This record gives sequence, C-alpha cells and structure tokens, in this order.
Amino acid sequence: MVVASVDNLADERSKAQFDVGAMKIVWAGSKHVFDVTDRMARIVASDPEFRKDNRTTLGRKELFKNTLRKMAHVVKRANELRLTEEEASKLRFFVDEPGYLDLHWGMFVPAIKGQGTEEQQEKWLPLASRMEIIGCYAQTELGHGSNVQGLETTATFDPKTDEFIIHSPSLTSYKWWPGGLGKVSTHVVVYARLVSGGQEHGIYGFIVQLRSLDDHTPLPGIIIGDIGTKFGSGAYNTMDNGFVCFNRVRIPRNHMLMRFCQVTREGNVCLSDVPKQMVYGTMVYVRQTIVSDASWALSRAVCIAVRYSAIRRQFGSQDRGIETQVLDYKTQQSRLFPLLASAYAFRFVGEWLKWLYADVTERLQANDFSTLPEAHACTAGLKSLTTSVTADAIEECRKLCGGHGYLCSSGLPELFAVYVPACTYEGDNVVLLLQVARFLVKTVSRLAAGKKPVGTTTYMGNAEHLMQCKSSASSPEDWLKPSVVLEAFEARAFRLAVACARDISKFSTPEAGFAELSIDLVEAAIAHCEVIVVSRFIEKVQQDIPGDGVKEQLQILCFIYALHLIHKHSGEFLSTGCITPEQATLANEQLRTLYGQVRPNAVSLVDAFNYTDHYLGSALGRYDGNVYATLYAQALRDPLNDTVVPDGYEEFIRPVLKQTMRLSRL
Ligand SMILES: CC/C=C\C/C=C\C/C=C\C/C=C\CCCCC(=O)SCCNC(=O)CCNC(=O)[C@H](O)C(C)(C)COP(=O)(O)OP(=O)(O)OC[C@H]1O[C@@H](n2cnc3c(N)ncnc32)[C@H](O)[C@@H]1OP(=O)(O)O
Ligand SMILES: Cc1cc2nc3c(=O)[nH]c(=O)nc-3n(C[C@H](O)[C@H](O)[C@H](O)COP(=O)(O)OP(=O)(O)OC[C@H]3O[C@@H](n4cnc5c(N)ncnc54)[C@H](O)[C@@H]3O)c2cc1C
Repeated sequence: MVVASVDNLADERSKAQFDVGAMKIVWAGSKHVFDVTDRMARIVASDPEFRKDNRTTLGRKELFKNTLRKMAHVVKRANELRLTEEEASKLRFFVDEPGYLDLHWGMFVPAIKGQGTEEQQEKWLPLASRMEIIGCYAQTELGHGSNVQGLETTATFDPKTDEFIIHSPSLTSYKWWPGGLGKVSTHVVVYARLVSGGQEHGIYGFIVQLRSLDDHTPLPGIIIGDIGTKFGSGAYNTMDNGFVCFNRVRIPRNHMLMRFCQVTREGNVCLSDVPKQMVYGTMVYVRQTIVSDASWALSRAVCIAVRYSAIRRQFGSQDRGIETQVLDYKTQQSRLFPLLASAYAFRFVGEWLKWLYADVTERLQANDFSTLPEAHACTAGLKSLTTSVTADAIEECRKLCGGHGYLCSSGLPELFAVYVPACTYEGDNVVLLLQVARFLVKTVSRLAAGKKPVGTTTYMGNAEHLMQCKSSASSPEDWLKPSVVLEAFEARAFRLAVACARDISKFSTPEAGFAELSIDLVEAAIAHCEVIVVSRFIEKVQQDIPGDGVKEQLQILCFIYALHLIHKHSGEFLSTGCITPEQATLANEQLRTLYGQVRPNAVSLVDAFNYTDHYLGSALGRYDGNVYATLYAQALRDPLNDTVVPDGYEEFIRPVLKQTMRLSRL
C-alpha cells in the first residue's frame, strides 16, 4: 500500500534550488570517494547476509553470533571482490555493526604501524592484514581509563630468559573494556608499566598472544571473558568488550613495541630522542577518525528527521483539509536546521583534521615534533565537541520525530545507543577538553613572552584587537559577513582563555588554579574548538565549488551553524562584551531568515548524503517516504505479533480475569 505521504518527498525534491548530484560529490570529498562509497553501500544493501532489521529482537548470544557471521562474510566478500583497503573499510562501515574488525583494523593495526619498529611491522602487519591473527587494543583497566599514567599492569623484563613478564597485580589492574577482546581476538596490544632492572620506565605497548590459534582456548596464565551486556537493545552489544587478567604471562622481548623506546638484551632501557607522548600516538590517530565518523552518525539522524518532518502533518486545517508539514513549523526548523548545518560543518572539519593528521605524521617522520601539541589539542578537542554534539543531536532527532521516533523501527534509538559511548571511549570528553584548555593557557602565557602563536591559535596573535574589538554588526545582513562572524568567535574564545590564564595565576600553584577553574577552562576549550569549526566552514565556502547553487546552499548552512552557536552561547558572547544584546537580536533575526531559505532545500540537502535505505535502517527516513505502511508492516513482524493470543495467556492473564470475575460476584 502506497499512501499520499510518498508524494510529499517528490514535491520536496522538485523544490531544490541546487544540483544535488554535485552536492553529493562535495559531501563525499571527491568523485573517486563518491564512486567507492556508493558502490560499497550498494553491495552491502543488496546482500541478504547483511540484513540488520532483526537486531533489536535478538538475545545477546544470537546477536553476537550473528555479528560473527557478518564479519566472516565481510572478510569473504572483500577477498572475493579483491577490494582495496579503502574499499574494504567502506564495506565494513556500511555493514553498520560494531564488531571485532573495527578494533583489529581501527586500533591493533595502527598501533603496530605507529609504535612498532620496521622489523616488527614486517613481522606483524602481514599476519594482521591476511587476518591470520585477530588483534585488539587493551589500555583501559577496571580501575583506570582516563589516567593512563595510573595503569597498573606491569611488563617486567627478565634478563635470564630475555622475556617480559606481563602481570595483573590486582583486580583493578584487569584490562576492562577493550572491544574484540572478550571472545574473539587472538592477539592484543597491551599497555603496561615497563619495569627493568627494578626500575619503572613508563607506559608502553606489548603484543601478547591471548588464545590458541588451533582451538581458540586462552593461553596459560590468561583469564579472559566478556564484560557484560551494555546500554540499549542491539546497539553495541554486537561487540565483545572484554576483560583479561594476566598471571605472569611470558612474552619474548621483541614483542614490546620498540619504535620509541628499546630494551636491550641486558635490560638497558634506551629512549629515542622523541617526546614521550609519542606512545599516545594511536589515540591521536583514532580521535581523528572519530571526528570524521561523527558527521556520518549526525547526518544519518538528521536525514531521518528531515524526511519524516516533510511527511508528518499536524494541525493547520480545521476543516479536515490538508494539514501543515511539521517541517514548516519555525520551532521544528530551529531545532533541526542547526543540526543539518552541523552535519556539514563536521564533515568539512573532519576532512581538514585528516589533512592536519597527515601533515603532523609527515613532520614526525622527519623528526619535527613542533606541531604535535597542536595536533593533540585539535584531535582531542574536536573529538570531544563533535561526539557530544552528535550524541545530543541524535536524541533531539528522536524527539523531532515525535512518538514514532521512540520505536526501534525509526532507527534512532539504536543509533543513539550505539553512538553515545563515543563521548567516553578514546578519551572522556571532559578530560579531553581539559587537555585543550591546558594547551590554550600555555599559548596565552607564551604570548606575554612574545611567542607568536601558530596553526589554529594564530588568531590569538591579534591579541590587542581581540581584547578590545566591538562587533560592527548593525543589521541582520551584517551577520552574513565572514569577517564579522569570525571576529566575534575569535574574540569570545580569546577573552575566555585570557580570563582563565589570568585567574589561574592568582592561585598558589598553577595546578591548584587549573583544578579550581576547570569549569571555566572547559568552556574556553569549547569556544576555541568552535572557532576551528566555524573558520574551516567559512574557508570551505570561500573556495570554488562546482554545481548550480551548491555554494549558495553551503553558505546558508555555514551561517546557520555560526549564528545558532551565537544564540546558544549568547551568555558568553554578551558577558565577554564581544557583542551587544541588540546585535544578538539581529543575529537571531538573520537566523530566522536563513531557516526560511534552507526550508525548500532541506530534503535535497539530506539526499546529498546519498544514504541507502539499508544504511539508514529507518521506517521514518525511507527515500520513498512510504512511512506509515512501513511502520505497520514492521509492527506486524514484531515477535509479540507472532501469535494473536500471547504466550502466557493461560498462565497469567486468564487467572487474573477469573479472579476479578470472582471478586465482582462477591
Ligand atoms: C561503531 C564503530 C564503527 C567504526 C569505527 C571505525 C574506526 C574507529 C576505530 C575504532 C573506534 C571504535 C571503537 C572505539 C574504540 C575505543 C578505544 C579506546 O577507548 S582505547 C582507550 C582510550 N583511552 C584514552 O583515550 C585515555 C585518555 N587519557 C589520556 O589520553 C591521557 O591519560 C591524558 C588525559 C591525556 C593525560 O595524560 P598524562 O597523564 O600523560 O598527561 P598530562 O595531562 O600530564 O600531559 C602530559 C603532556 O602530554 C601531552 N599529551 C597528552 N596526550 C597526548 C597525546 N595523545 N599526544 C601528544 N601529546 C599528548 C599533554 O598535552 C601534556 O603536554 P604538556 O602540557 O606537558 O606540554
Ligand atoms: C563502548 C566502549 C568501548 C571501549 N573500547 C575500548 C578499547 O577498545 N580499548 C580500551 O583500552 N578501552 C576501551 N574503552 C574504555 C574507554 O577508553 C574509557 O572508558 C575512557 O577512556 C574513559 O575512561 P574511564 O572509564 O576511566 O572514565 P573515568 O575517568 O573514570 O570518568 C568518570 C567521570 O570522571 C570524570 N573525570 C575523570 N578524570 C577527570 C579529571 N581529571 N577532571 C575532571 N573530570 C574527570 C569524567 O569526566 C567522567 O565524568 C571503551 C569504552 C567504551 C564505553
């Protein structure tokens, strides 16, 4: 049954004022990436083995086995189709199911590439690439996650046997959380305290075999398992996040990843001439990938909410005529369009961060460590900002879809449950913002010593102007001037950072000041990260962008992104004196105008994400808009509807009814 709602999307698409095909290429990043992404998405969508609409009805064991089957199918298809690494990674992405392959390719392999010597890479990478071993990344322990220097697991060198002894000295030292560890991985990169000659030398990575390659049983001295069911139905429960205890497990000396620190046959510890933070390199790499992933998750939720808002009608007609599309309500627009704009903003900042990461990697290879602190601050800060906004946005999209958003068939509850741990893994978002704040306070204090800030803090070099400037916006249109917008963002961020640095200096020690002012520091860090996102978006829309009307749409989204932040943080913009209350009102006025401009293009702007119905996994977000019939069909498929009279009727419903009848007769 096809209902009238379907026509709504066709109507919407006919209103687009830009070339959707060209926007698809901009979103993908290039024609090549678009082609690869589109092909891989279609391969997954058309393969029944990758069906995922039953996930929320499966118990944990069935769910997990189902994931194992899919992962094996991914590996098989990648081999059969002779996929490149780029293609295989897209294929895994569209399977859209957290599983051990994410950690194997996403962390185990990068840890060896980043931390291993050339010899070690030659030994381990081919094994990992051919999947003759499956690896994961075990850093977090039961007692410590954020505080890496507080990890308890030890790796003690035994010069008699030329081995390390990996040991978990306490319950709190058990590794706890690593994905793929619980049931699947044969190998792990374990982070442990290096001990040699009775002395501690810091935290390093060690490759440890966990399970037999013959029968998958744990090797002697290893106690291992899954940590238990996690938040949400389906969701991240496809993953075997695990625990492991090492009881004096011996590994050869050359299983320590020795790129930055070598332990000799005699047990001498030789540090390379590189900053010790280089051992944190895998985290920097993964944080950068998480920023890119944020735009995918956010755009997916927004695509569902925009399409459904175009189909859903409520009120507006007293005589049973056609009602108003909820997308036409200004309140719906004011909640939804900033999220649409954020999806585009995060896509572009994610691309830029990839470039920054490639740049710092090239420099590190040439022993230039000068941009490492900035790369750390950018990856940590943007990981924190984009994942927090995305997690909140998915929940907002659920609410934007009204009651139906709460159904698993909307796709939103599972998307939220699977996404929300991104605010915690790879660094708790607040802990990461405090790292950014530390970098900012240092940058500000170095200004006084005449040191010129570079990279994303270059704007701070304009200190005198940023401390004194007053916004020149005197009409709503003035808020469409990139220089006016940027100046307001930079001045707010700089003034917040300067205030923090000034206030910290009033305490007896910097550490005491930093601890006491951490709430302000987090706000300053967010403000700085928003400068990065806004300025990258502005840079993007100032480039030549092919395609009719594409640039104009991106300009509208860019200003929606910036102006909604001015509205959201108006307290900070006003209290720092960067704008006046009148200017805040003008910015809001402009924002309302921009919502009106984006409205006819909204459906086409989410079509530009080019998502298949399989990937969206949503009755509400279907491309054809056939929402109600799909909701009904999916309800009928629910296991509770397998029988008309429910199981349990005889045992539990009939006796209650009988008892009630008896009582009423009394
Ligand atoms: C569904 C998924 C689908 C697809 C995904 C596909 C691909 C992605 C792959 C996987 C993603 C999927 C699943 C998620 C897997 C999650 C895995 C994990 O969670 S692994 C565990 C991660 N753990 C953390 O992130 C811990 C966070 N803590 C830390 O990083 C550190 O402890 C700290 C908070 C930074 C503090 O460190 P420390 O105590 O050493 O530091 P100080 O604050 O004193 O700083 C000292 C000095 O070092 C600088 N610094 C700190 N970190 C870094 C760094 N990483 N790089 C460079 N420099 C760093 C810091 O700024 C200080 O500098 P100074 O001021 O002294 O100049
Ligand atoms: C789904 C998932 C997958 C994961 N996968 C892996 C994996 O593959 N490998 C792995 O090693 N780990 C993994 N982890 C663990 C993850 O990296 C840690 O949980 C994360 O780093 C946070 O550390 P924590 O749990 O110790 O949080 P805690 O640090 O205990 O945080 C608790 C609270 O304390 C606050 N807090 C902590 N320190 C400070 C501070 N200095 N100042 C202010 N506030 C503070 C935090 O903001 C938070 O609110 C995973 C976690 C999850 C949820």
